[in-house]
Amino acid sequence: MIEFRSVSYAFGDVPVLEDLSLEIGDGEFVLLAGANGSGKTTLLRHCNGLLEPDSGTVVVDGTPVADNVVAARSSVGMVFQHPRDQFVAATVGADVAFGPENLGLECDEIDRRVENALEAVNLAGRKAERIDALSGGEQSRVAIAGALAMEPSHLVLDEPFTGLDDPARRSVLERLESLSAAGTGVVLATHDLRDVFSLADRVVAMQAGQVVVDDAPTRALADLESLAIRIPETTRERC
Ligand SMILES: Nc1ncnc2c1ncn2[C@@H]1O[C@H](COP(=O)(O)OP(=O)(O)OP(=O)(O)O)[C@@H](O)[C@H]1O
Repeated sequence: MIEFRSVSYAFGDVPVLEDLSLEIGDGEFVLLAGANGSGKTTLLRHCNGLLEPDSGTVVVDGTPVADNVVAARSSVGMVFQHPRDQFVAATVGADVAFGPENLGLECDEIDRRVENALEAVNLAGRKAERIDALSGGEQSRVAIAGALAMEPSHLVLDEPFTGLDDPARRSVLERLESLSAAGTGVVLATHDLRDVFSLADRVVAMQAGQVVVDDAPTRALADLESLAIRIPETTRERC
């Protein structure tokens, strides 16, 4: 479980998170919505100690992140919107294998994880390709594969679909859905609610650094509209 306990955070003297409390259970699929600047990225960066609260505590699987950042980083896989700076190896396969290798896993297990993760992002068979020769969308998919290959207990994704084509987006969503069904907590921040809305167990919406909606997707619809968060028509029909 990831718990935010009365977390406040300011950039300089600009408050961004204000006394925010939130719990994300194991296996829950949470859609994190909110207007630009509402604090989503800032919230997510607290999940593995990239940012530390000014007050309050973030707790991952029972341990405050501040007490054991290394444990939080192995429990919470993070995918950011612009992955270009996150790559540590030259080729697709080496980069995706890097995390599992650092866990000290057997070679067979590393290979299994790399194959699975690349398949989930529609990059099966492309291990040998150089990352710097890939398109932006393909690089995003490598970054997602890297997080999947760690098989963390929680996955936190911040606008991961930027630049992904529809088949790749669908494939990643399907993998997230099955991981969540198998017990991985998924927190997905996105403005593109297509399909995600109907997959999520819960919708959390932020406004000015606070959680203003926290409900099942069907019940959250009216509140989201009052925040001018646009729900695609096809999604509304399914709900
Ligand atoms: N490094 C920073 N330095 C100063 N202010 C920042 C910094 N990062 C974010 N902010 C400010 O914090 C507020 C929240 O930003 P944040 O990126 O968390 O919002 P968001 O909900 O993720 O937005 P978006 O939907 O545009 O990605 C914004 O007002 C932003 O300008």
